[in-house]
Amino acid sequence: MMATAALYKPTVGKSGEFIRRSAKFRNWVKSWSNTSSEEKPTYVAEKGRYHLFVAYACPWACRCLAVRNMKRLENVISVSVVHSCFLPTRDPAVDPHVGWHFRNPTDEPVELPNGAKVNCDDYLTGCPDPVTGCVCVRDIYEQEMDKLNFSEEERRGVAFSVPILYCKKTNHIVCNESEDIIRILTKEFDEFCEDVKDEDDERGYAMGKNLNLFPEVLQEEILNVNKWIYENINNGVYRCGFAQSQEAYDFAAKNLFTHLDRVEEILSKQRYMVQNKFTEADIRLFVTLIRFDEVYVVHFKTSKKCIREYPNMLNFCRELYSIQAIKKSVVMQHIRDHYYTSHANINKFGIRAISPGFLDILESQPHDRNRFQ
Ligand SMILES: N[C@@H](CCC(=O)N[C@@H](CS)C(=O)NCC(=O)O)C(=O)O
Repeated sequence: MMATAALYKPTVGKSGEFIRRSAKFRNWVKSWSNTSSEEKPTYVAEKGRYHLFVAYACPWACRCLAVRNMKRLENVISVSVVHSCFLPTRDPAVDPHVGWHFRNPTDEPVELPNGAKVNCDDYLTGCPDPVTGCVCVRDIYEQEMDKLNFSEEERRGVAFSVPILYCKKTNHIVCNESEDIIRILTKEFDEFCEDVKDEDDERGYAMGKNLNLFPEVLQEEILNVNKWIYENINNGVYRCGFAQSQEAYDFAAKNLFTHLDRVEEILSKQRYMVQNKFTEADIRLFVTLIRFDEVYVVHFKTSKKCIREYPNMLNFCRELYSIQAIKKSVVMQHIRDHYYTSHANINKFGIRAISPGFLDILESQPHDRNRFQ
């Protein structure tokens, strides 16, 4: 086993509470049709110009993938997929950072500093990354910060996170905030959405340019739902898992389950999180629920209840997972491998807990959400 000082280190506040660092690159891509004649946007929507860097493990990246697939932008926005595990990005004796790396599908299994081994597979898009030539995501950020002459101070605040929306024409990071990326994909690429029909369309789901995940009339309600779902559920599970004091954990866990009960109540009365209309709020909730029973319950100690014990959330997951465009964004092997092996701060030996087979549970029977219109 390799001796190393490299370790995932979440940012925590004074009371031991987990703090997610805010995204530093927040440029927008604009469609010509949404641009007035005086505007000269730096980034204009074009087919083949933009690229996403994602990890299938990461809920924030997967919400972008789900939207890209539903909007039929698979041939418009290309993707690089990283290996599921965090590895040292520099010589651990000098710099202890661990983060996302690129690998080839046929590479030997990755061996982590703690001895855990994790396979490479066909989801991986190669190393060095064909778009940037980088071997790890950190290098994409370092290149960008060099180009923009970031000061030492500015560099310190930057998390080397996925997703990243990248411009292949200018070789710049456009945006590393998934909240913005899903709206960009929803709103600005309609003229490029492919007009392909598949099982999802046949079953009555709007796809491609017919799908508006952030309709104007519902925006206020969507933003309101997003806010409490983010604080208490999406980020809430991390606040449980990375808490460094009993008080911080207790607070996060209590809030998490109060708000899961609130979701269950809403979904007992309507099909989706905002009325009976499928919106971005549903995708944002789904990416956390799908990871919950397989990972968060054990790894993040969100152990009061599983999603499979809540009939409405379970069937909500069944429905979303039955949509092929969303299903393609779920790779459970990457999810399980990532969380259990990448956070040696909370799971020293990288032991992957036995799976409850959540995806099989989802597919074992049809959803009952048609009871709402
Ligand atoms: N604000 C970001 C958060 C993304 C994020 O935290 N991604 C995690 C993976 S789940 C990451 O890449 N973390 C690497 C790190 O912080 O070093 C978004 O929603 O796009």
